[in-house]
Amino acid sequence: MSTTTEAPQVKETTKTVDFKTIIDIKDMDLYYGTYHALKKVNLTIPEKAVTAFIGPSGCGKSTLLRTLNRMNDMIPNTRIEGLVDIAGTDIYSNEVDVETLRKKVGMVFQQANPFPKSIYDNVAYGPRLHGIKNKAQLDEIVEQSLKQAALWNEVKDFLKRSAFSLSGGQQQRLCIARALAVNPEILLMDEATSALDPISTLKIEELTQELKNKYTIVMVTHNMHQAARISDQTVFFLNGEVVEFDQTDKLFSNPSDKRTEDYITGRFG
Ligand SMILES: Nc1ncnc2c1ncn2[C@@H]1O[C@H](COP(=O)(O)OP(=O)(O)OP(=O)(O)O)[C@@H](O)[C@H]1O
Repeated sequence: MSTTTEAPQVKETTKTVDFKTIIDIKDMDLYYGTYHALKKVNLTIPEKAVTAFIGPSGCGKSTLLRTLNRMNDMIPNTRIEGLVDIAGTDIYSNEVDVETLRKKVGMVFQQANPFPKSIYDNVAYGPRLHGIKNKAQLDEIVEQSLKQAALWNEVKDFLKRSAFSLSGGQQQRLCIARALAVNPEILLMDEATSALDPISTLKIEELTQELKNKYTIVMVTHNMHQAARISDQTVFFLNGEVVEFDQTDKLFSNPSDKRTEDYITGRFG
């Protein structure tokens, strides 16, 4: 019995070793004013996989996620030290254009935030901003993005309707389509399902399994069951530090650190 449960874990481990690192964080510290929110973070995130950040409220999950597309630039008095390298580029170097970075590293938030525009115009917004004007080309991008976000069949006959006419779950998939429309490499999801009903949540969870064939997904979740269900790697944070980073199977079944074990067995947090 124990042999059969262990066998797939070994296979998974072998597979993960083959993954190429796309995000490499070295000795990274982040301060909000004098508050030291992230402490000496060292982390490698593999491409074309789902990596989940878990940990108790206030441990720094969202802060770390925001550093990956420099959303923290918008927060006054934030200071960052160390290296955040994405696909070979130090994203905090002076030469980096933040708009180009955010095109490459898209983000989906806890609350779906479609623009007050039609479904079509929400998805076409990014491509238009990046200079695509040709109608046929835009039509193609909108269709492909909505298909990838598993929304096309539900909206294809109503593309000119307001995005606000959609349900919460559909709006969140529209936001995913909007992020995909500019052809990112990485998709950051900050508790993207926590405001959704179970069926919409399941749809987005299934979607992540499709999307990871093409994109790297990094997600913050409060829901450990969700992390266990859909992520390949899990990072456990506590008080601004990475306590443990491992294959999801391993981290949940045989954590190396006592603090991880205490958290996943519900002893705190
Ligand atoms: N803009 C900000 N200014 C000052 N402190 C902040 C700011 N944003 C977050 N913090 C602090 O940094 C710490 C980490 O916050 P963060 O939101 O990253 O945690 P989290 O793990 O994502 O929490 P939650 O699960 O509750 O969303 C917390 O102590 C928080 O109060």
